[in-house]
Amino acid sequence: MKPREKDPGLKPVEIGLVVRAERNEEEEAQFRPLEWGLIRRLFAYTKTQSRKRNALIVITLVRSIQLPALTWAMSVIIAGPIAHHHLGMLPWAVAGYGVLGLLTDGLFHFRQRYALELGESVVKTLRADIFRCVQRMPMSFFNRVKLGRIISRVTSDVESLRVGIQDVFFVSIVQFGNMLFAAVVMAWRDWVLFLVVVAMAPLLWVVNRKFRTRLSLLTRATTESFSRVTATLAESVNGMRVTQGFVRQQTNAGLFRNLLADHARYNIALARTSAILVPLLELNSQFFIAVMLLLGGWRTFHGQMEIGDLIQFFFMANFFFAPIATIGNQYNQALIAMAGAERVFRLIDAKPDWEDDPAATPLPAPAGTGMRVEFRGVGFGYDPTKPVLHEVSFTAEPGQTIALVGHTGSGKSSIINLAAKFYLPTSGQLLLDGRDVHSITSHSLHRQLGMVQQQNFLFTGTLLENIRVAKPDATEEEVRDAARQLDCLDILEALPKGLHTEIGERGAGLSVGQRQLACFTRALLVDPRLVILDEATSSIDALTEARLQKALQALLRGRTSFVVAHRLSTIRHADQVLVLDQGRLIERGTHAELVALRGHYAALYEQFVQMDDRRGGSTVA
Ligand SMILES: Nc1ncnc2c1ncn2[C@@H]1O[C@H](COP(=O)(O)OP(=O)(O)OP(=O)(O)O)[C@@H](O)[C@H]1O
Repeated sequence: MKPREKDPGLKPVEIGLVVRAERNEEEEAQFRPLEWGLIRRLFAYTKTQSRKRNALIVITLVRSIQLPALTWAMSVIIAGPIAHHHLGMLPWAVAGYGVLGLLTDGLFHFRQRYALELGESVVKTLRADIFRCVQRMPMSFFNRVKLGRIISRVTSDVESLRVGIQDVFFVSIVQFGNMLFAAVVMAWRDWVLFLVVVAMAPLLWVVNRKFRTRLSLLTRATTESFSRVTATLAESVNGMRVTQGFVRQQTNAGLFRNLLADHARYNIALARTSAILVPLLELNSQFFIAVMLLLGGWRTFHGQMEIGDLIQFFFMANFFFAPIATIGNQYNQALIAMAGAERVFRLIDAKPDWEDDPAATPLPAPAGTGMRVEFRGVGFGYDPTKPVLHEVSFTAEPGQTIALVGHTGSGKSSIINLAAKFYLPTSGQLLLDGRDVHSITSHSLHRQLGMVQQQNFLFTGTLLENIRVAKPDATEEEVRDAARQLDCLDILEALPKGLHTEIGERGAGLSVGQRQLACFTRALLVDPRLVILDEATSSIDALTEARLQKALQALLRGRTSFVVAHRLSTIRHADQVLVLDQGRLIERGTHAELVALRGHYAALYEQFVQMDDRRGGSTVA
């Protein structure tokens, strides 16, 4: 790779980021040798279409000899009835040729159609399999695997498999058939000249392979550099507020220019390589024709070959040489498909870091009761060698609200991640309603869980559809009822089309407060026994704030709840406040008890109050 053009607006660290991103992508092998196991597994995906697949194989075999047979028939007509002036024979011969042509093209239609349908069916199943596999992964998987990787499995890798299924196998059969037919006719007509042709073939193969490999590498680099351009564009538009707020326009424009320059460089290299290969292949065949003209002419002059045979020989030679380039290309595609298949199947076969214990049973959900949650000396690390929680012990009695307080990175989210069984403790014991978390099925627990995150995630769709995500079979009246219980129905109905208002990407079109209330309603709809809430830090106007607090109290009433609290009013209402510092539980009690203790929390509280006074609000973090 040539050294990157440096843009004056780009800091070294940013150039580094781009280069690192490229390296990561380049780590993925583009080619992989043909592997019988992978091929067999891939073809197993055509099982549901086995009749079509078998018909396709038969059609392909027939077609593989039809094309050279047509050309051979043409050369026979020229060398026979035409050369020997058999006028009576000519119309019959041409009619036969026409019927063969009709059959050939009729079969071509089915060969194309069936191959595309077969490829599409495999691609559809593979994509659905990948999605299913990704969905069953625990959260640790998503920390480790980049979104871009998952997307490229579903897009470019599966596409390379489509080419493998619908083209490589069938095109290669046709091409081999052409070669074989041509070889038989050529050897039959003049075996000496045929041996010369066979001796020239490897040269064509080597030239072709060398350039095809380079072309494939460049094509991939071009596609990847373009996806970097589109990804950066999308991110820049999404983050425009930050860009303008921090006056980063010039820096970002520089970064973008660099990505464009990269993409242009790969495109030009691709065009140059292609511009060498195509003329070179053409030159090769002209060179071969020259050699054959010379030798064929020599043999004809010396009476070792008929002129009619020489004509047939030339027609057939084309069917012998053309497949060499095509098969070379298909071979390349096959190696790319192998690399794609290996990655796709690796993802499909990936074992989750952990799964529910086979002996796990559902957690009963007695109506109208909160869940009892007990942490007994719990230790945890996202990476087991780097613990982020140490010996955490506390009990949340049914119906209690637990406020989690602490500096950033102190472990608040980690505690709620464990309580929701998104991760498992590394040591100690976590009990839900007195049962070890390992013995409970994740599904049954999640059904009893109402989650409201700080960055509330809303899907594109109507507000009603978004609220129903929690309970797809809920009627509109049930949704209204939930909103009514939170005393926020009027706010949601005041939207342009009420509950049927379309929500843009990530909840665009709703204010922060409206988004929160929609998420509270979504959580309440499942009548959860355990509520997990990461309170929003963004400040909202006092009136909405009051409505939110009221809705929150209604949501938490009678349920056990964990709140990563950022608002003083929430902490004051909590039954227990847990103060965390560097993954350790350092203080515990009610707000009043902790203030009286004059310890860590009291100091934090002093800061909150001062901040609150300055802000005139009740936000604490
Ligand atoms: N997905 C993750 N993978 C690896 N480490 C993580 C992950 N999430 C958090 N951590 C680390 O775990 C520690 C505790 O993080 P946690 O998110 O629990 O803190 P927090 O108190 O919720 O912080 P904040 O208030 O900023 O959200 C931090 O050191 C953090 O860097």
